[in-house]
Amino acid sequence: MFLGVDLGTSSVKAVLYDEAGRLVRDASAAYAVASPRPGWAETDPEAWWSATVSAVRTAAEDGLRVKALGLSGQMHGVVLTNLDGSPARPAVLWADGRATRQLAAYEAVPPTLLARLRNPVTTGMAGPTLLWLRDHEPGVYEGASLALQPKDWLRLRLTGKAHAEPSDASGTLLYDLERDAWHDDLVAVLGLRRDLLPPLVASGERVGELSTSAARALGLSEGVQVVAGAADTAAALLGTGLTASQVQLTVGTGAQLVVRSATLPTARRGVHVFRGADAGFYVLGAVQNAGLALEWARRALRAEWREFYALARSADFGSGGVIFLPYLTGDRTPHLDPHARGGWIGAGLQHDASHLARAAFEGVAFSIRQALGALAPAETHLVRLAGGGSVHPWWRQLLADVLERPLEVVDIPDASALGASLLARGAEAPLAKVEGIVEPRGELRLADAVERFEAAYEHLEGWFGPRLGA
Ligand SMILES: Nc1ncnc2c1ncn2[C@@H]1O[C@H](COP(=O)(O)OP(=O)(O)O)[C@@H](O)[C@H]1O
Ligand SMILES: O=C(CO)[C@@H](O)[C@H](O)COP(=O)(O)O
Repeated sequence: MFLGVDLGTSSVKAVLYDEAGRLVRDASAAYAVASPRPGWAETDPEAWWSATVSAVRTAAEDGLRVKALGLSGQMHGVVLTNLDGSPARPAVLWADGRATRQLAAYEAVPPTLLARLRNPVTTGMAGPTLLWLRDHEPGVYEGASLALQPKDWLRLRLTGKAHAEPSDASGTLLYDLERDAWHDDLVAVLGLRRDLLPPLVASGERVGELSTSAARALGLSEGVQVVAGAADTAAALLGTGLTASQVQLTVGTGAQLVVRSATLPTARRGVHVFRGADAGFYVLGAVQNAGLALEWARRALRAEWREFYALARSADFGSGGVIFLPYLTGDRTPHLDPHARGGWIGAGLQHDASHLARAAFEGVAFSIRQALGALAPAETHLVRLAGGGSVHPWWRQLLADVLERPLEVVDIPDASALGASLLARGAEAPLAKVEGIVEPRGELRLADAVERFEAAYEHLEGWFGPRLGA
C-alpha cells in the first residue's frame, strides 16, 4: 500500500492506494488560516501535525501494510523551524501580504540575477517573507535553524531529516530555474542566511524512514519509506496525468491554471514558471482567492454551504448588477497586486443576500477567467477540473459557462495527494478516469458582466493599499 499526504491550505488529505493503484480509503482533517494582523495569513504547524495524525490514522486504518509515504503541499510559504522540527513561530503562508516593503530589495537586485528566477516578484513567497522576518523578528530569524516549505517541514517531523526538492523550491523566489539549484548569488545579494535552506533532492527520492515517534503517532510501522514529494500543483499534474495539450484547473483555497512545458519557458508578465516533479516545467496562472473568498463571503452572510448555494441559485446571472471583487489577499494573476482587496460593489435597495451570494461565485469565476486569459492556452487545449473547491455541480456549470470551455472532470478524490502517492510508489499515473464533461451552455450575457467586473478593478487599482491599512 502507498500513502499520499497533501498538506493543503485549508485541510490535509490522506489517500491510501493499493499495489494495483486502486483507491482504498481517503480522509481529510481541517485547520484554520489565521489573520492576526491585516494582510497576514498564518497557520500553526502544530495544527498541521495534529490534522495529519488524524487524517492518516483514518485513511490507513491497517497502517502496518503501508510501504511508502509521499508528500505534497501548499507552496511558497515559510516555516522557520528548529532542527528537531519544533516551529520557531507560526508558518507564514502564500496568502500572506505583509512583505510589500521587502519587494524593494528585489527591485534593487541586478536584472541578470533576477532573470534567473523566471518569475514575477510578489509577496507570500519565501524570499520576501524571509526578508520581512529578518527585519521585523530578528531574534526568531537568527535563532531558527531552517526555513522550510510546508510539506518539507512535515517530512522533517516524520523522518528527522531536512530536505527541499525542486518543485517547491522553484516557488520560493530563491531558486535559479536556469541552473536548477538554489539561487546562491541572489541569496547573497539579498543578505539572507544561506544556511537556512536545506539540501535539494529529487522529488521522487526516498529520503528516509519514519522515525519511531512519528510511526507511533500515525499508527504506521517504522520501516515506512518517506519520499521527498512535490509542491501541490506539481503533484496534481502527476495525479491527473496532465498531457501537453491540456490545461489543469484546480480549485481549492486558491485556484491554479496550469500548462505543462518540456523545456524552460520564457517569463511572461503575471504568470509563474515552476519546476515539475519530473524533469519538466509548467506555466501557472495563480488565482489567490477562490475557495478562500467563497468561504469568507459565506461566513459574512452567515450561511452554511447548502444555504449559500441556495441563495446564489435564487438570483439570476449578473447578480442584478452587483459585483464581487474576490481579492481579499491581493491578486497574483493577472494583476500582480498585493495591495488589492475585495468586497461587493454596486448594491442598491433592490438587492438582497441572494445577489451578494451569486456575485461571490461570479466574481471568483471571472477572476479564474482572467487568469485563463493571461495563461493564453491554445483553443484546442482541453481544460481538466480538479480540487476540493470544485465539487458542486452548479458551481462546475457556472465555471464552464464563464470560462466558455468544456471542463473535463476527473474521478480522483484529491489530485495532489494521488500525485504524492505515485511518487511514493515510483509509478506513472494510471490514465485518469473522466467522470464527465461539463459543457458551457453559452446562454449567459457574459460580455457585459465580465466587462463590468474587469472595469471595477481598473477603477480601484492604486486606491487600495496603504490608505486601507494594507
Ligand atoms: N461546497 C463548496 N463549494 C465551493 N467551495 C468550497 C466548498 N466547500 C469547501 N470549499 C472551499 O474549498 C477550499 C478547500 O478545498 P481544498 O481542495 O480542500 O483546498 P486546499 O487544498 O487549499 O486545502 C476551501 O477554501 C473551502 O472554503
Ligand atoms: O499558490 C499556489 C500556487 O502558486 C498554490 O499552489 C498554493 O500552494 C495553494 O494551494 P491550495 O491550498 O489552494 O491547493
